[in-house]
Amino acid sequence: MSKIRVAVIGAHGRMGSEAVKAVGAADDLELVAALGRGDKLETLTEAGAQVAVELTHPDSVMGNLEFCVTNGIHAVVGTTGWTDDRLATLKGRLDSAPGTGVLIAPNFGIGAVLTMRFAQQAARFFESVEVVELHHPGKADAPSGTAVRTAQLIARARREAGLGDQPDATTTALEGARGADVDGVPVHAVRLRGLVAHQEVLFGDAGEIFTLRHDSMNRSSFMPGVLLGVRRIVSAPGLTFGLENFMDLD
Ligand SMILES: NC(=O)C1=CN([C@@H]2O[C@H](COP(=O)(O)OP(=O)(O)OC[C@H]3O[C@@H](n4cnc5c(N)ncnc54)[C@H](OP(=O)(O)O)[C@@H]3O)[C@@H](O)[C@H]2O)C=CC1
Ligand SMILES: O=C(O)C1=N[C@H](C(=O)O)C[C@H](O)C1
Repeated sequence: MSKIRVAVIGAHGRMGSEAVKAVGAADDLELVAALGRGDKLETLTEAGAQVAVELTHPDSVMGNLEFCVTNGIHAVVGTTGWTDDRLATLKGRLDSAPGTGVLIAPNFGIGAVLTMRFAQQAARFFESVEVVELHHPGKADAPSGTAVRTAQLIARARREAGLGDQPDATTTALEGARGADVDGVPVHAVRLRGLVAHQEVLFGDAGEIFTLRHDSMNRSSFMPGVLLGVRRIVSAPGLTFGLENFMDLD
């Protein structure tokens, strides 16, 4: 069987350099291009890339995806900073490029995806919930894409269960003390030297606390998810949001 021809955009970064190694080591994939900042996107078409792994920066990702979609190159995207507007723009582009697929994965870590799923399941059983994400200080954005997605999934589950706002008697506070409000769920971002990528979801009710925690100890932990995305996106046209869609969880 022929190998899938893969390019990495953001190849010299923390994630991109791991992805270059992981793709290079996979028997069924061939690394055909590794682009850093300033490299021409035309390299992707010249190299015959079928899938681009996009691991750059929220300011760069839309331009890179525009090129990929225009040229029928599937994309597996780890870059964060997704808003409803950005997603709508991308969906619109994909509508006019039938056959091309884009996976956006807020987190490629298998345990992180499971944390989101379990948080969604737990949400309706607890009155209170808060999300704490903890990352290395070189991270460009806050809160993390994973934390935003986790909070959105929790908020949706609470709404579907008919739960109202969670109790919070705070009347005065220093701005920011209660974190960011994502769909009614407080999200707190810690940046600390020594950390990689971590998240806790704290649920509380009368007399009990339920905590979900996930730790990525290094960036190779994300690579099985990246490779899964590459293998599956070639037969998944349109926009897929979340690696769970390729994990056969149900
Ligand atoms: N989904 C997931 O599981 C994960 C997602 N991420 C996300 O991935 C993204 C990258 O993270 P990380 O690797 O830590 O960041 P880094 O800053 O280490 O790497 C990003 C790299 O992309 C380069 N770059 C920026 N713009 C372009 C461009 N237009 N073309 C080519 N290269 C470009 C940067 O170059 P320069 O240094 O010159 O700016 C840098 O080398 C972030 O959004 C992060 O949140 C991270 C970990 C896991
Ligand atoms: O920048 C990072 O490091 C990470 N970014 C992603 C996010 O914002 O959720 C995934 C993971 O948390 C690591």
